[in-house]
Amino acid sequence: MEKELLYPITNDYRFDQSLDGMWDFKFDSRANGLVEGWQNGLPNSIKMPVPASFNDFFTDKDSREYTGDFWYSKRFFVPSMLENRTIAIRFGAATHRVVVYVNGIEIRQHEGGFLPFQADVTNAIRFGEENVVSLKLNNELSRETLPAGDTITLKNGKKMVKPFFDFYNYSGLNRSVHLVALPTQRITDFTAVTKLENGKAYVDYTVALLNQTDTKISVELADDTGKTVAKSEGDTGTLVVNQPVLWQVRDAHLYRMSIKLFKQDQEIDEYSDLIGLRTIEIKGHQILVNDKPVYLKGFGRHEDSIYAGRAYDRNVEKRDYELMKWMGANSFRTSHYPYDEEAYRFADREGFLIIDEVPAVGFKMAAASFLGGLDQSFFDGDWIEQLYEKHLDQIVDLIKRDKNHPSVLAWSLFNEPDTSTDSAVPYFKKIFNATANLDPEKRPRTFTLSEDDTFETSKCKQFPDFYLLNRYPGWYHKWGYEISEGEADLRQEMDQWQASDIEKPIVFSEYGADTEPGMHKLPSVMWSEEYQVELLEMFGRVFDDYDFIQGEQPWNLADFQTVEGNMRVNGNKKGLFTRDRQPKEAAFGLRQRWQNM
Ligand SMILES: CCCN1C[C@@H](O)[C@H](O)[C@@H](C(=O)O)C1
Repeated sequence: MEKELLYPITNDYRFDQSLDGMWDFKFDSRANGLVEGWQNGLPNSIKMPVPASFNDFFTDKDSREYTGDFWYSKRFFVPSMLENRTIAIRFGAATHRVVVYVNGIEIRQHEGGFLPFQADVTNAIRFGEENVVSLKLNNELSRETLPAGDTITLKNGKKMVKPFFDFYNYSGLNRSVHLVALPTQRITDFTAVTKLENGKAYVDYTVALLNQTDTKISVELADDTGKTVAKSEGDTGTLVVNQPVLWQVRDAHLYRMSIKLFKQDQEIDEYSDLIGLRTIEIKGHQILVNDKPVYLKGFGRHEDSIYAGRAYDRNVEKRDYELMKWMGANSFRTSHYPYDEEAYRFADREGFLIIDEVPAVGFKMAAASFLGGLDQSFFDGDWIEQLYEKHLDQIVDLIKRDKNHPSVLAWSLFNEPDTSTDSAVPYFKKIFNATANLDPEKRPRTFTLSEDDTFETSKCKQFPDFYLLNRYPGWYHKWGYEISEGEADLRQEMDQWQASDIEKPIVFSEYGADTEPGMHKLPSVMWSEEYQVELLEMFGRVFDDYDFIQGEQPWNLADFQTVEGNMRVNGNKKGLFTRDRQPKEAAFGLRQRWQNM
């Protein structure tokens, strides 16, 4: 659980320098880098881009599939003028775990490959000189890690991951690295929660400090013209905005919240960030934003692109937003892990709603080594206690990092866990109880229900504030000419939800068909573009017949890389767009449906 996750900024008190670029890189297959002194720098290393996954740069299989310890290292200069400040290195993510060394001294460790963490290196660096940061990463999977999987050792001695999930185990420094200098007495966090009443916005705020002695706080809110519209003092308070311009879905308006810290009337720190004035509520079968019902049109996505793998690439993000806007979308789920902070800033600006998901994926033995299947309930495993600690830790950090984004609609605490057995219930009870008050705004919490976790079979329907359903009739069962049976089964389940006393919205968070771009067949067959069109049309017909269905997010926005398998043709092809972001035929049909909604 990280203490400080504020996004790095530069101002008169704070300094932020990117350490992105080419780093030294070296595999440590014998895990003896530490013994050989790699914490002081890497001998006979190669150069590796940061941010990037290392996998797809290589031309040999052993390197691409490498599993185990591997190191990054970089020399960096710290100017003397930064003395008397806290010096830290902030990592956007390191996948999946890391030990941080500076000038040979171990600074800290971090577990969890999709959230930021900060290493305070003040006592290890040398001012006015070159320093060296060395990182020992590890990308193995296990049943007590997020995401879940196994790691095996082949007869040739090579390690190999067996993911319990359907995305490639891209590894490395997948997000940006920052060298930051911070005041020793400083702002470490803030919260801002909006209420709307009688045409005014009331922003209840809190400010957290490191070392509060003799300090005072002032807070201002400025509109997008820079005009101050509200002021307050103190570490908690309410900013009152007359005639607020609200943050609306696909019509975003942002305000800049500026916090100033004073000591004996002298300003010693300042932090500012953009917020949106809006409210979110689940009411009956509806999702309300600013008291108005919203129907979610969007996608399951992946952070995935050619060359850089899972690395955040703002060029890809820009193209994805242009595609989603072209489609008439208004939302997406960060399947199946927290995305880069920049992706949420895009959504804040564009007025998109995000279902923010932790990497609690693979908590289902039937998905073990992706459809290989192991026959037991995941929640009966002896790994559950350790898993719970890491799971809670990552929910805490996810909410701490993303709580002030107007784009965040809800928290998805699991993807497709096995909820068909009683042993799931105590685990869910612990997670939902422990996370009930983490979000100051108390946004809805949910998880995705897999095909096996239906209205009849799931033992955990009592927990979520609304439902995310992943359903694959027409693909994983009742496929091809039998799709009419698939539609009938789907309608039968929807009738059960409808006949129940459950008063919560349902969003379809996954449905789709693998589609080879350019494959055409009349009449359609599976894998043809025509079949993807027909399958999505079938789902659209069902959605239109049940008013408690309040969202549709087909799987996936774009094709993406997976492990090899006899059900994958160089990755998952359920994208409405290809991996290089060009449309398949189904994109045009779905665009027309959404334009007319
Ligand atoms: C069957 C598991 C549910 N869903 C998970 C997602 O990660 C996969 O990519 C998707 C698929 O198989 O296309 C299925």
